[in-house]
Amino acid sequence: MVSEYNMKKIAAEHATKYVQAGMKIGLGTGSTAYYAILKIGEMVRDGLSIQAVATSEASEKLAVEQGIPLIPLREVDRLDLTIDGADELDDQLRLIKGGGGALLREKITAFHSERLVIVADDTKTVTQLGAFPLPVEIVPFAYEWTIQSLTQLGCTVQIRHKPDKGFYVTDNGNYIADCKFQQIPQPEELSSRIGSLPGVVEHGLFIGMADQAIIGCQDGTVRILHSGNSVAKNPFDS
Ligand SMILES: O=C(CO)[C@H](O)[C@H](O)COP(=O)(O)O
Repeated sequence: MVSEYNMKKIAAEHATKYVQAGMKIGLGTGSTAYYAILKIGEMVRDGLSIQAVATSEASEKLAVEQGIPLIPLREVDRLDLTIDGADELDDQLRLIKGGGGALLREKITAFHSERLVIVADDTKTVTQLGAFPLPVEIVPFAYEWTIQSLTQLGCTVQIRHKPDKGFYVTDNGNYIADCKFQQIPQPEELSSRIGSLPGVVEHGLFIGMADQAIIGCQDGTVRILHSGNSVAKNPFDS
């Protein structure tokens, strides 16, 4: 039995096998993506030539520390591969993301990537999304009204706070409303309803974006989920 952190590490390091010379890579955010960034840093120091874009200021700082060459967005047309974490995922690779507050940059980066590979430990896989509160990035202006609109969708909303009590502010200067639905039986419908609310910048439902998920399991192996529902049992299957 391996620890949750080792499950994350195993999954993240497996995903770095898809990184090839010359690629432009999106670097995700969070404690699982962290291990992918460390491994990519090691690969770069061993001579691999890649360029990267980070999905948060935290991941950018880590990438710089690791010696990973970062490219300005204006110089990138499309990314070859993004490796990122998730807070929940179902067997159709529908995701809840944003636990780390980086969902807006993560979604933009995923949208402009040829391939999005999700890395997660097995505790993140669910049969139905919703136990994890859905993070929604909202603008500070009239945020109380936006919270009211979100509440009308059937959830309880908590505005995210920093440990020292003030509001948590994203890298984009916005707030995060964590929306507890308990169950999200129709993520597609909820996605378009939340997306149409004024004051909402972006939400953490990622639907039809992930191509693959690498799941780190308790027995130290990985399980690979592909979009379209097929599951590769062989831990070394790509
Ligand atoms: O969406 C995210 C950050 O906005 C993260 O990918 C997500 O919260 C998972 O984080 P972790 O790997 O630490 O469990």
